[in-house]
Amino acid sequence: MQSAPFILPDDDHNRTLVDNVHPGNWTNPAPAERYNLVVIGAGTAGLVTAAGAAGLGAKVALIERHLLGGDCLNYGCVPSKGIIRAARAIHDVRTAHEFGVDGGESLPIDFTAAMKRMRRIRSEISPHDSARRFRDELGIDVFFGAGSFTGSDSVEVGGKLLRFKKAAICTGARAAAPPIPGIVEAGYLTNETVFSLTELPQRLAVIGGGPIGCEMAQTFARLGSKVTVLEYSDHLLSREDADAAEIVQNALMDDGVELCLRASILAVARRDNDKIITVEQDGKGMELAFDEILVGIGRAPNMEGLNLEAAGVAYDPKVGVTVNERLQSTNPRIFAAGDICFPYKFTHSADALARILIANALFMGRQKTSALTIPWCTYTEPEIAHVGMYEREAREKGIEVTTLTVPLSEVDRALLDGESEGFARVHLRKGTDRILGATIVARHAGEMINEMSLAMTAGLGLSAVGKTIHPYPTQAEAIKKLADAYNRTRLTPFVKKILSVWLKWQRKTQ
Ligand SMILES: Cc1cc2nc3c(=O)[nH]c(=O)nc-3n(C[C@H](O)[C@H](O)[C@H](O)COP(=O)(O)OP(=O)(O)OC[C@H]3O[C@@H](n4cnc5c(N)ncnc54)[C@H](O)[C@@H]3O)c2cc1C
Ligand SMILES: NC(=O)c1ccc[n+]([C@@H]2O[C@H](COP(=O)([O-])OP(=O)(O)OC[C@H]3O[C@@H](n4cnc5c(N)ncnc54)[C@H](O)[C@@H]3O)[C@@H](O)[C@H]2O)c1
Repeated sequence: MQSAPFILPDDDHNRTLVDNVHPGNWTNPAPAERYNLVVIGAGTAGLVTAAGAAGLGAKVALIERHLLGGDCLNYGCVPSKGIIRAARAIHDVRTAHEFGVDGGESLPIDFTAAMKRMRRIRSEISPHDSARRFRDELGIDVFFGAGSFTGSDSVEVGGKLLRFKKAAICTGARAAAPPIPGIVEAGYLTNETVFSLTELPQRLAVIGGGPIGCEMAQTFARLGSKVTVLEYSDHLLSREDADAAEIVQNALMDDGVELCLRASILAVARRDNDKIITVEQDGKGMELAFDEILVGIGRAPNMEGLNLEAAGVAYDPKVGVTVNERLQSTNPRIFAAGDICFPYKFTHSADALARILIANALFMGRQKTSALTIPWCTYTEPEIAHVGMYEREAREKGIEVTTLTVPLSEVDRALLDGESEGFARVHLRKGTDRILGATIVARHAGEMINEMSLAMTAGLGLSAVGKTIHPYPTQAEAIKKLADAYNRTRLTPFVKKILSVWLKWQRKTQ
């Protein structure tokens, strides 16, 4: 029997969570003689792989060293979106005077209550990922402990040897350690510790202006922290469409977030209760004092202890397990899915890869990751959602594009909602209605992008979107307006002239 880990704060909600995703009284089962599939790591990729394979009749073992649910449930999507919601509520109250509600600006914020709500909902979601559900409802052998390969067809966990026909490495990734002198000694938060806070840091430094940095910087600023983002590129969300990133950057500044761009962090030191960051910006050095530092500078693959050499699985220490398009590693019996092997590190891509893995590993499938259309969304306010190619990518590939943009200020519902800062943008293969990519910046861009993803996945052109009736007034009309804009591009002077001639003739006929 194993002792359960605990998540701080050690309250009822976190105890319920842990009781589901790593129960203290758990006894690992006696291993089967041989498994169709041994899955190492029980985040989204591992859980979906294990559940899907077992549902199709496979004998499956699932190994997890910490908490079932992985980053998404415990330290990622779920807790972050929980507190983003609280921050949004506060922002709405603070800005409600525009709608005739006075006094919201001075209402107090209860950070402790906001965090507790997040912990409650996380614990309520956790039964879905529970060890008992996977064992009792899905018939999976769940082993707690670190999995380690002992050969090309066997894994060891907690002193037990598991033999397999196929294995899936789904061990995910964790916050990359910042190569900054003194930061370890001074102490810093990552996504594994920030959601355990029970007191609001008055001054918060966020190192890294990617999705984690931006979502958390805006959230903590709205919750009442004085936030500074230190980012070494010259703007936030540098992978996104530059116009989209600029809108979000301005929104963060409106929320009071200070930006230190082109920042080269030289050192961190502790001085009394302060954490001092020494930073150089445009050749000028300065010292900034904070109560806490949150780091979100990318991810590092979880490979330590897996003993991949023993299994003949090649890897790159920075990138993760090496797989081909069919998710097969250099050992044909061993596959991988999720953050451990894929550049698009999202819960929904981990889920999609798990489905490919099951088909290819167990049923001789030939599915390829390159066939996937993967959207994503950063849940700032406004949100940035994207699918397919960016314009620069298309041009780099030598594809000629037509880019169409509809600002939300031209969409009635966005104006009525007071949410007109944003746009819908589509990139078409020049001379056609074929959608190469799309970016949406809107309060609910993550919901709106699905229409574009569906069109791309189903091979529908923008004209099909244009023929689809969108309810009025909705913000998704921005997408319909993109199609209208495309139709207007087809109205060349020649076509227009023919139509005019026809209509003129019509006026003369009975
Ligand atoms: C703050 C934050 C917010 C995020 N928000 C979103 C979002 O809104 N939307 C979205 O789509 N994505 C989001 N993500 C990304 C998403 O969480 C990940 O892409 C997803 O969790 C990847 O799933 P995975 O199964 O590959 O890996 P993980 O979730 O990391 O799971 C891997 C599991 O393997 C276990 N493990 C590792 N090594 C071993 C071993 N040797 N033996 C046994 N077990 C092992 C780990 O303990 C872990 O439980 C967010 C991430 C973070 C950090
Ligand atoms: N909404 C979502 O889907 C969501 C939310 C959060 C995280 N995620 C996933 O988690 C991944 C990791 O997110 P992330 O934000 O940690 O990584 P990231 O790689 O996306 O962004 C990191 C940022 O940190 C900057 N940076 C790196 N080193 C730095 C340094 N020393 N000083 C200053 N700046 C530095 C980079 O320029 C970059 O802008 C994302 O790529 C995404 O896949 C997704």
